[in-house]
Amino acid sequence: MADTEYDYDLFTIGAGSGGVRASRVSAAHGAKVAIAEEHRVGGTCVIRGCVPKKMLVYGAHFAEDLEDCQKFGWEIEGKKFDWKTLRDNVLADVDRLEGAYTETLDNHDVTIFHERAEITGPHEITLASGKKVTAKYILIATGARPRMPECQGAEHAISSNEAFHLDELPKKVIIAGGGYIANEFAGIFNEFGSKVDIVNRGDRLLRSYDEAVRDRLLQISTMKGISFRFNTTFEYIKPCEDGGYFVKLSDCEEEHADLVMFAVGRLPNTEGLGLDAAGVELGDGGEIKVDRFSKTNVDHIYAVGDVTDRVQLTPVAIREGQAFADTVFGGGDPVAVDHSCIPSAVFSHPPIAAVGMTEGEAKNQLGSVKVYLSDFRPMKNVLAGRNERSLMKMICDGDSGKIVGIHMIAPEAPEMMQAAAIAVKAGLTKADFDATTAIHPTMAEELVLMR
Ligand SMILES: Cc1cc2nc3c(=O)[nH]c(=O)nc-3n(C[C@H](O)[C@H](O)[C@H](O)COP(=O)(O)OP(=O)(O)OC[C@H]3O[C@@H](n4cnc5c(N)ncnc54)[C@H](O)[C@@H]3O)c2cc1C
Ligand SMILES: NC(=O)c1ccc[n+]([C@@H]2O[C@H](COP(=O)([O-])OP(=O)(O)OC[C@H]3O[C@@H](n4cnc5c(N)ncnc54)[C@H](O)[C@@H]3O)[C@@H](O)[C@H]2O)c1
Repeated sequence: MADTEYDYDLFTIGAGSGGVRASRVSAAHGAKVAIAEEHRVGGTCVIRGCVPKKMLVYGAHFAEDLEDCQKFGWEIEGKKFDWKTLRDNVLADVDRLEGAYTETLDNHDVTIFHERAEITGPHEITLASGKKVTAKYILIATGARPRMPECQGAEHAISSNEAFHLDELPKKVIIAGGGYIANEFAGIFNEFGSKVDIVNRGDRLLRSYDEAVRDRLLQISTMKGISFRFNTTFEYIKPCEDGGYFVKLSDCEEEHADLVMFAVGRLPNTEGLGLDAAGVELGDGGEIKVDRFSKTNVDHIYAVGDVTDRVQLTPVAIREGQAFADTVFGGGDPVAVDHSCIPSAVFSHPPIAAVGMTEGEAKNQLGSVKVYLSDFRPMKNVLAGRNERSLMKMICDGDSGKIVGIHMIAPEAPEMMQAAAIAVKAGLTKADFDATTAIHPTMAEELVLMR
């Protein structure tokens, strides 16, 4: 396809979830494509997000399984956990995945520049090495980075980026935040035996999730030994001689922690990209403003993924990347991503998963709402003597019976939710679920047995 006026048909900045998909598919459509990556091919999800995080979640969960298995007749003598073994195995798999992503791009003849890129002219990109290239279209897929709050000594805190590389596990960790990352890492550290305190500036965890499910996570996490402080801010973090820190929070005396981690949201990577000079419009939070086809206000510049701060999830970035490639190089009608009814999960201990409206949202938006609830102790927990109850909630339009939301906190909730979300997205009703025979004995059967 290559337009001889430019070096490339497409130049993508950022080889993460969105950028890699967009580049690979554009190349498959016949475009001549180059991509720049300043860190590692694969981006946040593969290198320091979803994938290594989920492996740590698996690793952490063995702590409970090894405890519970005794009630199932197993005797485990001399069990011990070695953080460095898990860490190094996870990092090795990340290396493997980086290789696989690089290979995919290579196989599609996408040129990879392993360096930072910046827009320096309407169609010009300058690489850190000084090399300049031109492209007919530019795609910004630079993702987001951890937001580090301002407090005295904030530079002593780590973010999720560093959490994957720790030399040793902290005896005590204070985690700032109350969202996805704070709850996921609280579960991980707690299962490995660290004392975990979550400190949230606001008054609730996981704001966008249904209240009943959030309350259940708080209750179970507290039972497991995680402490929570709400409406609390950091005053200072000071290093102390033992390699740890003295931490002063707004509501209490100075205390000691071995590690402080900030997980208070992520900021779009839009600085130093030449966006001002290129005339690309940003929103109040520094995110790139785009239309439903991911086009910026500049006709040949597009943006996908976290940098647009629509929904900061990998499958969304991938869909946006795919839709961009199909729109610009696919030769058919433009494709917009449907951002409604996106299922999501928090890989806490136990995990949360949800799709659609919470009960509160449904009550605000619909005339009449019917709520079905199943509050049960999973069979495995009963035998294990684990006093941990699961919760499933189905929210329906009271008039039509259409399911508008499902919310769960249960072992394997994300696995169950992926299937349930198809039904919700397809607009099925409670009657459709009722007409489906249960698979017994499972936790998922609760979905078709709710009264
Ligand atoms: C700890 C953690 C856990 C997560 N867990 C999940 C999960 O379980 N499920 C889920 O769906 N989502 C999860 N996410 C979110 C998910 O990782 C992101 O939504 C997703 O990676 C966004 O993809 P992206 O392509 O927009 O950006 P990224 O994957 O961040 O890729 C952007 C890339 O651009 C590069 N870059 C930036 N600027 C430049 C430049 N100027 N030149 C060259 N390269 C540049 C960066 O180095 C980066 O590699 C998690 C995130 C974190 C931090
Ligand atoms: N399982 C997943 O899909 C997954 C996992 C991790 C991250 N992510 C994505 O990454 C994004 C970023 O995650 P996150 O957990 O950093 O952000 P988040 O937006 O989920 O949560 C931020 C939390 O920090 C609190 N907070 C803000 N400022 C604070 C301060 N100064 N001190 C203490 N608390 C403060 C907020 O009240 C909020 O509870 C998520 O929004 C999500 O889209 C997804």
